Amino acid sequence: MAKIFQVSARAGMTRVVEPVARRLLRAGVTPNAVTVAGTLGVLVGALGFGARGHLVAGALIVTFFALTDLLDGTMARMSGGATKFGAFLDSSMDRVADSAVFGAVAYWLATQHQYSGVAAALLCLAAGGLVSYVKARAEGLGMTCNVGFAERTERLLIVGVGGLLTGFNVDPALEIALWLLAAVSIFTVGQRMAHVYRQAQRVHTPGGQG
Ligand SMILES: CCCCCCCC/C=C\CCCCCCCC(=O)OC[C@H](COP(=O)(O)OP(=O)(O)OC[C@H]1O[C@@H](n2ccc(N)nc2=O)[C@H](O)[C@@H]1O)OC(=O)CCCCCCC/C=C\CCCCCCCC
Ligand SMILES: O=P([O-])([O-])O[C@@H]1[C@@H](O)[C@H](O)[C@@H](O)[C@H](O)[C@@H]1O
Ligand SMILES: [Mg+2]
Ligand SMILES: [Mg+2]
Repeated sequence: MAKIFQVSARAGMTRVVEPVARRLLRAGVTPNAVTVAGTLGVLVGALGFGARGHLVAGALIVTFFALTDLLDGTMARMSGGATKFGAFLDSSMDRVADSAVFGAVAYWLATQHQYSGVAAALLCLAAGGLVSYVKARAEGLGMTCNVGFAERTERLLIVGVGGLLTGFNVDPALEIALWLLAAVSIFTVGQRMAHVYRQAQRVHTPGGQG
């Protein structure tokens, strides 16, 4: 389900992203510069606005800069300049951005003495990081792990809608979104670990490639 969303969303965004990518390349901007600048923009939105309770502004700013995560790869592919370091930087900066978002949400909820929400935000931070780590570790061992419901886009969307609604005074929305996200993130970790386990079994069973 998540993949279908991502593919259709990416396709829909392409018409917007490609002209921007082309202009930036012409201006001499590199994909790596966009990766870093986009992350800095997310930090400003999350830490400068979200953490201070400006959830609508924070969510919109984070959304705008998080979408540059589509732009950097598009620029790399367009220029024929996709690099290993770029892939490494892209994924690493995603962890920085996600940590800022959930850290900001946890901080703001703590200032509101909503400690149940703080617990949920910290669970999202840990489980979301584990979703990505499991994939990266599997790939480092030569396996694949392109599975799971709550990938990064879905995680940002869930916290984003929750943050937006609470920003418009639908008070319980953010905490509900965080507990829902914590649950689906943990489920996704299980999906990915099961996928890697099955792959490893195939490799080590008679007739496997191992
Ligand atoms: C703190 C305030 C409280 C609330 C905070 C809320 C924040 C969030 C709010 C909403 C989030 C919605 C935005 C979602 C953004 C999604 C971004 C994302 O996840 O992108 C994932 C992919 C891109 O993945 P990837 O980076 O892997 O692909 P690339 O194309 O970049 O390719 C990587 C390869 O490219 C090469 N490379 C890359 C970089 C580089 N420097 N060098 C390189 O060589 C290399 O080979 C790499 O391997 O995107 C997708 O797949 C799916 C697109 C999803 C589109 C989003 C749809 C939603 C749009 C609008 C959101 C409105 C939500 C409204 C509610 C939210 C509040 C406003
Ligand atoms: O969806 P997810 O696996 O948690 O996280 C993803 C990483 O695994 C991937 O390396 C990166 O390129 C994506 O942008 C996203 O950050
Ligand atoms: Mg990217
Ligand atoms: Mg990325």
